[in-house]
Amino acid sequence: GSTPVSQELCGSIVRSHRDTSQFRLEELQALRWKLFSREEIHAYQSKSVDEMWQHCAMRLTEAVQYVVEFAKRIPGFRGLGQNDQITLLKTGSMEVVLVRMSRCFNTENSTVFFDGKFASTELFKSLGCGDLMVAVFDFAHSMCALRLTEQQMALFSSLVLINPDRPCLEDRGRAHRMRRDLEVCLKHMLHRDNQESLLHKLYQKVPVLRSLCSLHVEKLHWFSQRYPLTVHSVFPPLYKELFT
Ligand SMILES: CCS(=O)(=O)c1ccc(CC(=O)Nc2nc(-c3ccccc3)c(C(=O)c3ccccc3CC(C)C)s2)cc1
Repeated sequence: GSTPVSQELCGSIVRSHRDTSQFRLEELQALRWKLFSREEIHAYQSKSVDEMWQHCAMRLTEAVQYVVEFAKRIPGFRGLGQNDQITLLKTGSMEVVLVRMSRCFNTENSTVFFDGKFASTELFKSLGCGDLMVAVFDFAHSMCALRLTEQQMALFSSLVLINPDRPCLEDRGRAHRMRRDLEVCLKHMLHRDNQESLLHKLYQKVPVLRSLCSLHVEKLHWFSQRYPLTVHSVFPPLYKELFT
């Protein structure tokens, strides 16, 4: 059996994920075949670049807010200094959103849940960042292929967030100890699920997440050069705080 620490820790991470997941899996499954009509897709594609970016930034910020809530409920996260909490969220919240997004992805028709229905990459055409869309969809496909349970996703999300290698952490040692306890939990869970091979596959996703996030920041930089006023005046403050 594992030490009581990890059983308790594992349970609280799973509960935190469930309580902060924005949409339950059952809700997303029920909506899986609710697709945008040709007219609705056309309406999105006729939006201006800055209008569509602003729309996505608001949606994404909502998703990030739930991840911030998830982080705050990870035992030990609140024990970190304010600066370290901000540092981990600044670099890790988008990564966790991307991991979570695989729950709302339908691999059969390559669509993602957006604005209440399922959309393919063509809907996002006016964003002007086709390569980011392809990369996000490819990543979602590869995550779906792992068929993670919600419990496994909860533990993986906490490991993505509590990353002691993030730059300018003040108490790196504390983050290391937290990560070690989380790894014990994940290993126990995968052993229990008889899926030890998943551990290696999950760790292989970490560099992919990092490249996806830098691509997102790169595109945001490109966008903010062209539409400085939009970013400055109408983008959500949290989005600017985390990604600019
Ligand atoms: C995440 C928790 S959940 O309960 O599963 C959930 C909860 C809520 C939703 C609804 C939702 O907000 N969907 C969004 N989809 C996309 C998207 C867009 C392009 C391709 C793929 C998904 C959003 C984005 O804005 C996004 C996301 C990742 C990278 C890049 C972007 C666009 C950039 C320009 C900001 S927001 C979906 C799922």
